[in-house]
Amino acid sequence: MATELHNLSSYNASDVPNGTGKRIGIVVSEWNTNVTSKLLEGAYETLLKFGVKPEDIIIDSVPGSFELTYGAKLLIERANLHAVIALGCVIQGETPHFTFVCQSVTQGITELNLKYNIPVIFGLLTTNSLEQAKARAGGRHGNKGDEAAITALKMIALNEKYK
Ligand SMILES: Nc1c(NC[C@H](O)[C@H](O)[C@H](O)CO)[nH]c(=O)[nH]c1=O
Ligand SMILES: CC(=O)[C@@H](O)COP(=O)(O)O
Repeated sequence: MATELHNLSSYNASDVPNGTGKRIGIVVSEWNTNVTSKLLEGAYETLLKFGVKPEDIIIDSVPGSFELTYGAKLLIERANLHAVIALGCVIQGETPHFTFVCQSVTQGITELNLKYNIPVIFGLLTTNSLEQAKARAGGRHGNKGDEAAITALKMIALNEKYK
């Protein structure tokens, strides 16, 4: 398993661009809030660690991961941002609904990256169990929120390289 081999919170700090002056939006799903709140905490603290000011982090919540795409679209269009991070946790249930939610968010975030000129980061956990989700939200496999924040800072720098 990829995450078994690469902890989500491991990175080389010297490779992470400074985030001072960057405005970053975070849209977070309320479904599985015991998990997504940990993702949000990881992303928020990591952004602060690399110089992003609290007042430059705009956080909004949406009911579920399916709504992450629309929430991210609103932030992109109206909040004057350098990047948006989408955070959610989709856990397999008894029905195929899991597949449709995951596919929708994946396609939606991809389309936002293609349509707009700021990076939208895919911070979605798609797990078979709550245990697997907890392990990736500050557990033994690190925190997907940390990874999403680092990715946002790196993609902002890449974007600005080609402005
Ligand atoms: N089962 C999960 C959901 N389901 C809700 C959908 O995301 C959506 O809010 C609903 O279908 C109304 O449009 N959402 C998650 O984020 N995680 C789940 O495990
Ligand atoms: C991802 C979901 O919507 C899923 O957790 C809902 O559970 P179920 O498939 O048992 O209705």
